Order: sequence, then structure tokens, then C-alpha cells
Amino acid sequence: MAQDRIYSVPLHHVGDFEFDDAVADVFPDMIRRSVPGYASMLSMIAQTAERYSQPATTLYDLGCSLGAGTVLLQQNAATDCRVIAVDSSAAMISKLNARLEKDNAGGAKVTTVQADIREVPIENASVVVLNLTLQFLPPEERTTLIQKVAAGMQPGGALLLSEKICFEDAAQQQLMTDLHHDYKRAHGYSDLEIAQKRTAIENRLIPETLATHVERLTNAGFRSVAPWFQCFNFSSILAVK
Ligand SMILES: Nc1ncnc2c1ncn2[C@@H]1O[C@H](C[S@+](CC[C@H]([NH3+])C(=O)[O-])CC(=O)[O-])[C@@H](O)[C@H]1O
Ligand SMILES: O=C(O)C(=O)Cc1ccccc1
Repeated sequence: MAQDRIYSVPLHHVGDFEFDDAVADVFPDMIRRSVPGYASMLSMIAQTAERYSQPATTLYDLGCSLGAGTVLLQQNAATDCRVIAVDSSAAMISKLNARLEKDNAGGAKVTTVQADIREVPIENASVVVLNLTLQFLPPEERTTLIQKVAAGMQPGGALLLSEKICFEDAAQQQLMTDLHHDYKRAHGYSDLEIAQKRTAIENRLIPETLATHVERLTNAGFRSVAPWFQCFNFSSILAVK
């Protein structure tokens, strides 16, 4: 697997983070070494599809990247379901298409869509996954997106929302940031890589508090909103309609 060395040399100017070809090429390595608990988030996608998918409904993977979650939805869906995998990055969608053509994992039919998740209709959904994607929308556009998702879901359906989060308490924010950076260092990233990546995502990935996410989901009409996972500044919530 290609190793992520994107921020390993000093850059004169660190531009805003983009999901381009260079990132898509190393993405599995980047996400595994950058997100504590990513493997747990993926296994929860499989469990959620198994438990909450309803026959003849649609499962959505919004911000699917290379489809790590998409294939788990595909393999664990109920009968006569389809999976719609959406990402705005041309590089990600083209690599995902190549993967699906090469080794079809079996199970539900998958349709990939290169589009902004704000533009995609959500209909007859029983499972919706937003695994580390909502964080890239401008905060003022997140409530509209979550309300659209809720409106397009069947009663009893589940939304799995995983996010990088922040903390109201400044000391806690510092501690969780430090622990996350320790995690990255332990996975082979240098201080330079950590610092340059931090600059690159500063204006692109805007974390909110866990309380903000829970409140938004509750207000959108989900009857059960359960944070089931947290490791440092990453959290995941299971919301059932
Ligand atoms: N507005 C948008 N519309 C569509 N896609 C978007 C948008 N904004 C960002 N993206 C896409 O969201 C993905 C976020 S990565 C998801 C990991 C995956 N879920 C995984 O489980 O492996 C997480 C991360 O990089 O931290 C990228 O592929 C973006 O192109
Ligand atoms: O690397 C980080 O600090 C993150 O927050 C996770 C991440 C992973 C992949 C792309 C962008 C951010």
C-alpha cells in the first residue's frame, strides 16, 4: 500500500487540503495512520447495515472516498437493497469505480455518484453513513443536510455519523489534540508532517462539539441519538429515526 508522505518535505506555502490524485493514491494509509478508531468505525458500518437495513430500500455512503464503507454496506444489506456511494472528488470516484469493476464484493448493487452531497436527493433510505464527511461542509450548511437525510429515511432507519470533534474546555481541547498528535507520531508521522497537515486542514475541516452534533440530530427528528464511540478528538454517533 502506498505510504502517505505528502507533507514530509518543507513547503513554502501549505495550500488548503484537497482530495486530489496524490491524496487518493495514499488515502488508505493516510486515514489509518491519522484517525484513531477508524477500524472500529468501519466495523460499525457493517454492524449498522446488518441491523438496520430494510428490504428494498437504499443505503447511502455520503463522502465515500475509496469505498471502504461502501463495500461493507453492499455486503451487509438486506434483500433487494441498493447502495449509492457519493463523493465530490473525481480522483476518489474514479479509483472506487476501478475497484468495483475489478473485484465485485457481491451483495447489493452499488451506484457511484460524483457529486456534492448537498445536491444529492435522499430517498427511501434505511441506512445512511456520513463517515468523517460532514466535517468538511461549512458549519452553517450542516443542519440543512442532516434535515434532508432525516426526511429521506424510513422510520426505524439509522444514520451513522463519525466526526472529528472539538471541546468547549480549552484544557481538554489541548489534551485531546496532543493525544491525537501522539497517535500520529506513533504511526510514523514527523512533527513537520503533523504541523503542515494541520495547516492544510485548518480552513477545510471544521470540528464541532459532540453536544452540537447530538442537538442537531435530535432537532432533526431522530428518536434515539447515541454516541457509541470516542477516541481522543474523534467520535461516532448512531442516530435512529
Ligand atoms: N460536499 C461534499 N460532497 C461530497 N463529498 C465530499 C464533500 N466534502 C468532502 N467530501 C468527501 O468526503 C471524503 C472525506 S474522507 C471520508 C472517508 C470515508 N467515508 C471512509 O470511511 O473511508 C474523511 C477524511 O478525509 O477525513 C473525501 O473523499 C471528500 O472528497
Ligand atoms: O489528519 C488529521 O488531522 C485528521 O483530522 C484526519 C484527516 C484524515 C484524512 C484527511 C483529512 C483529515
